[in-house]
Amino acid sequence: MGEAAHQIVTMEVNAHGIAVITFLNPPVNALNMEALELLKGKYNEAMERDDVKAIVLTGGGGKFSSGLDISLMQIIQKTGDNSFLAEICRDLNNLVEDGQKPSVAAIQGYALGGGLEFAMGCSARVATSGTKLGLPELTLGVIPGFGGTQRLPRLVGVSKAVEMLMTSRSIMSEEGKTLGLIDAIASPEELLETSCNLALNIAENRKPRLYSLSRTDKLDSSSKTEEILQGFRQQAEVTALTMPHKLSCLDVIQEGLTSGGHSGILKEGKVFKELVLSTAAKAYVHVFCAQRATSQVHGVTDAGLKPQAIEKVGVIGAGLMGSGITTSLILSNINVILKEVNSEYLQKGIQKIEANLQALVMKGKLDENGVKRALSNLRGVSDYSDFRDMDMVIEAVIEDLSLKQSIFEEIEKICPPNCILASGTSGIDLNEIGKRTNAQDRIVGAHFFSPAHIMPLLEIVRTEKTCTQVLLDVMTIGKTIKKVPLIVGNAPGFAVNRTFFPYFQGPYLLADLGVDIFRIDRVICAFGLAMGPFQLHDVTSYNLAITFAKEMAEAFPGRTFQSPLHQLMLQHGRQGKSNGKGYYIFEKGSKPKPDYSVLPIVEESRINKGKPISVSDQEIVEMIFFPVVNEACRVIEEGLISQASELDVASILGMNFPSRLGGIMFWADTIGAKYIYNSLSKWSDLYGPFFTPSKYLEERGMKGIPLGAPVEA
Ligand SMILES: C[C@H](O)CC(=O)SCCNC(=O)CCNC(=O)[C@H](O)C(C)(C)COP(=O)(O)OP(=O)(O)OC[C@H]1O[C@@H](n2cnc3c(N)ncnc32)[C@H](O)[C@@H]1OP(=O)(O)O
Repeated sequence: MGEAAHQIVTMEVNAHGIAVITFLNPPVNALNMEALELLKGKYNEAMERDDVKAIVLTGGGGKFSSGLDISLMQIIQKTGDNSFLAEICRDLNNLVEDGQKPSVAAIQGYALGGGLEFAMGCSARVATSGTKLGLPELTLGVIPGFGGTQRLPRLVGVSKAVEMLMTSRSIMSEEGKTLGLIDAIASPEELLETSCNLALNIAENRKPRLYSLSRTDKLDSSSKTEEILQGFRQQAEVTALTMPHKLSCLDVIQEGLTSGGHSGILKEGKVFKELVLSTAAKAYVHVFCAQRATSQVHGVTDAGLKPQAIEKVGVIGAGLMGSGITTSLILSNINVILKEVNSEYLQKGIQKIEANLQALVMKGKLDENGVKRALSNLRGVSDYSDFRDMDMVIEAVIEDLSLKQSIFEEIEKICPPNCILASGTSGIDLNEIGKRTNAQDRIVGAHFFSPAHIMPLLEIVRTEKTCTQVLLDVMTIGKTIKKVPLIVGNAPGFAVNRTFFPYFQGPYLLADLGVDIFRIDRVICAFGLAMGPFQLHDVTSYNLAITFAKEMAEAFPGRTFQSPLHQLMLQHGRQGKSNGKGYYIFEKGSKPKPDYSVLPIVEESRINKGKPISVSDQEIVEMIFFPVVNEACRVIEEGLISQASELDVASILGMNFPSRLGGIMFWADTIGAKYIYNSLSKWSDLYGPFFTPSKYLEERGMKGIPLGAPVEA
């Protein structure tokens, strides 16, 4: 063991014989193999030492633990071997719960997943107020694997435990105290002292030593338990197709409740082992790791630069995007000067921001104090005089090149010479936007997805001239406002809209071939997207869709499909949700319903007047998403992103592609490049160049190289 390894877990024995074992693995005290081995080593030492009566287990750096290091799960998935993990976890749990000396967990910040599971193995738990406690394993496609399915029901009762497990929602320590998960709340200063006193009282029999796995005081009668589990089972069956592991989790809980905790632990281990190797878990873990990887950008985060403080941001334009971007910024305590052309537009923008904040209050994500705090960071203006000391400006006006050019020309003169000049454009060439300035090195794209205060993706667009410091600073502010920043190249549609433009055309091509539009939407929803493409266009804007289709057709003339349908809809007085008339009927208080009176317009729009083609639901999915995979291949080949997994993250966060499928490229690799290539070739012959496979896809398909493998391969 190296020197650094020793620093992860430390042990200090106090004058009363309490060994405080502190575990430190920044940033979140995740449990990797080394940490688990070291914990086991310290525990064994504490058990053997005569001067130790009891143990207090705690985390360093103000937090307990975020649970198992998720990258360890990826290693297990690659090797297929999880025996080493099962072994160490069994040994540690035995030491913590059944060792000859009692343990108390001293919890601060959060105890999640495996972290909470070890805490639950202790005889008692002390936490600081506001500490987060939860078992979020189901979001990773697995169930808890360190005894959580067995101990949580015994500590908080079956109903609450199953609710926490099924929803993956955490609770705060205050609620944990009421439920019995936490024995005492202490201030951060007194956490260790309170925990040590409790441990001593248990060791000296002034308090009973409790063994979580054998406790029954919180359990209901077997008939009541059965009733509770049955209720959750019915709910889980509804999502069984996408979340089958919910049912597995209920089986494991039931095993422990009917045959005893130890039997439940054995079943938990077996099911965890199977699930961790499932395609869904591989997908979820891939997404987690891919998202983590976006924070390391070669040439930017490793360039030896330090992020500069961005405290004041000017936002130009208070429309839908500008107000959403401003909402995100002020919620993260960044001062914003919001500029509009006149006070009427400005007031409208501020009202939108207030409405955005109130919507968060309605959802329970913000309180009125939070609203006040956020609004205190905002000031509206109708000229640039207050832009003289901005750290960053984000232009968010309509997609009009000459307007943007004149704005950049003007702000270059007013803002300080190191101010970042960002455009929120969703596709206009940034070199053109900055053409009339001498500040090309400070010009960058900050493409937010609508609604900007909710969608977590931020596409940061670099030109050949954008300097590294600017990229690092925009990445940093992106993280501050809780976005996942992705650095991409400056090309039509950038990386995300470019990859997904076929998604906005394929469904229309299918409609043109006679496939029912409502069936297409139903199939896409069943595949896992929140809404189908036609409903999506109802709630966004036909005009935006028409402009975007035109831009893509100009940039990639050989492979786009431009449907006249949106234009026809507008001609028939249908503008989608905005005027209540689209493909769907929008009525307050009820779900949108298909408006079958639109079908003659769809028929009128068909260029191909032939007999409707016959396709299966699977073919609909493939004919819509394979062209997206195809375009993604071109984006990778052209170097607009640095690795395929970035498009997985982008597809999930920017386009709502189902995360259980791991993102667009991960999903494609589960199908196989060769199959996708062959299908596209066939459709290209039948239905035209929209489907023509790219060279990159062909090559990978023929050579059997996964689409997600690095380009060098
Ligand atoms: C066998 C067991 O039952 C199985 C398990 O325990 S599975 C693990 C279950 N635990 C989880 O799912 C926890 C996931 N993490 C979180 O919810 C949040 O990260 C947190 C609440 C712990 C901290 O949030 P916050 O302070 O905002 O920090 P956040 O930015 O999210 O995380 C910091 C870094 O730690 C990483 N991280 C967080 N949890 C991690 C984990 N369990 N393993 C590995 N890395 C983790 C994040 O990806 C991020 O990486 P980056 O800096 O490279 O982008």
